[in-house]
Amino acid sequence: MHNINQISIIGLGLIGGSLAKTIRFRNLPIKTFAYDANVSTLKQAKDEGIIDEYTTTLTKQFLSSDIIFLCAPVEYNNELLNTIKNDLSSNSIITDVGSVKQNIHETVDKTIIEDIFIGGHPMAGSEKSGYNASTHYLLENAYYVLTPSKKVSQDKVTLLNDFVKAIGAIPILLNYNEHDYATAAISHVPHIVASSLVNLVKSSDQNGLMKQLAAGGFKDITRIASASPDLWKQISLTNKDQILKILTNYIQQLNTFKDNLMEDDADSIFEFFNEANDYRNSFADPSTSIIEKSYSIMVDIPDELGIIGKIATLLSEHQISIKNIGIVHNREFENGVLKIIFYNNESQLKSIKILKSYNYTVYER
Ligand SMILES: NC(=O)c1ccc[n+]([C@@H]2O[C@H](COP(=O)([O-])OP(=O)(O)OC[C@H]3O[C@@H](n4cnc5c(N)ncnc54)[C@H](O)[C@@H]3O)[C@@H](O)[C@H]2O)c1
Ligand SMILES: O=C(O)C(=O)C[C@]1(C(=O)O)C=C[C@@H](O)C=C1
Repeated sequence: MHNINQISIIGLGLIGGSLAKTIRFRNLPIKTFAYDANVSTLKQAKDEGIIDEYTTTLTKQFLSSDIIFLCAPVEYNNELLNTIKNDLSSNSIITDVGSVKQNIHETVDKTIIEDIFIGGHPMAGSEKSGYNASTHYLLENAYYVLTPSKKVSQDKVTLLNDFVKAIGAIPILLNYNEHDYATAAISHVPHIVASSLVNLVKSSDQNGLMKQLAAGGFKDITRIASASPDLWKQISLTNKDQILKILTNYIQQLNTFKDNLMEDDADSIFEFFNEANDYRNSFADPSTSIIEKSYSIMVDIPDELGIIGKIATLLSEHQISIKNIGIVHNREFENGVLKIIFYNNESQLKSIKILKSYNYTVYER
């Protein structure tokens, strides 16, 4: 990419690793350097050809890259920034991928790095952590928030904006307070709610029956309760003020529902669900939004060792690239099916034909 020859990633976990894998997968002509507290992760990424070089100390050369990405949990990013801020060059851009922006902007404000700092936050992720959970498609089509410091030049903002586009994400410029309030509502409080539901069931489940019966609804709404406790402790504490506003509002809503239920107020209860139904259904429809439609199929698979590999090999022999593949268990498919996501409609249709010709049962999605 024009003007970006080298980047440095500090923290090669889920997000840092996905950034590096995306650069490789898209063949961007950029050298990727990485630093992580975990040296075996660095060695693995180098052996896999995902990064060009790694370092176990934050050297001047490592810190002279065109863009330096802080990709550790939010409080560590802050500490790391304090450690390196005097060694950064005015030619670089320093950015982060943290879920909260106020804390890091406060560290940056009124220091020399205000001229080179642009906050960042890709709106994509997973309940899994670490380099092994990272993928080359995690950031694809995701909104990627940028929160430039007041003093950073327009050229630098344009450069980072272009980089975000080059990795297949969608840049969106925001002020950091706006960002923190919005993410408190759509990400941070939902993580608190998911974990509180799981803790609620744990403390109410006398004989393990609830755990046994838990089906799609409970599993859908609580997937994110499996996320890293250390990361979410740090996010909660650094975005305390915004989370408290949203949480207070949420508790009021629950109390209103409780009152309506106690009073058998059927109209209000209906309206509660109806309003949520309407608003939830108005969220981006994958077929009309700029977020690309996902081309997926479901395949009934026999319970045999190596079946996923067998199907993946069959498709790759026909030059079909798979975006994602995994087993799905739900009530619709009692025995579990293989869900395969493709990059385009052509691959989806071609796969259906091939798999059917090998007598697999295929459901289009
Ligand atoms: N998990 C998500 O869904 C998600 C989504 C968007 C943004 N984020 C943000 O991205 C950042 C990273 O999250 P993640 O999910 O990739 O975490 P992660 O745990 O998967 O990765 C963090 C990496 O940083 C390394 N690390 C931690 N402290 C370090 C230090 N002091 N020095 C060097 N390396 C260190 C760890 O060894 C690990 O490899 C966080 O700030 C988070 O808020 C996370
Ligand atoms: O999909 C998930 O598992 C996520 O939790 C991703 C998610 C979120 O949507 O809350 C988590 C944290 C981020 O900072 C951004 C995205």
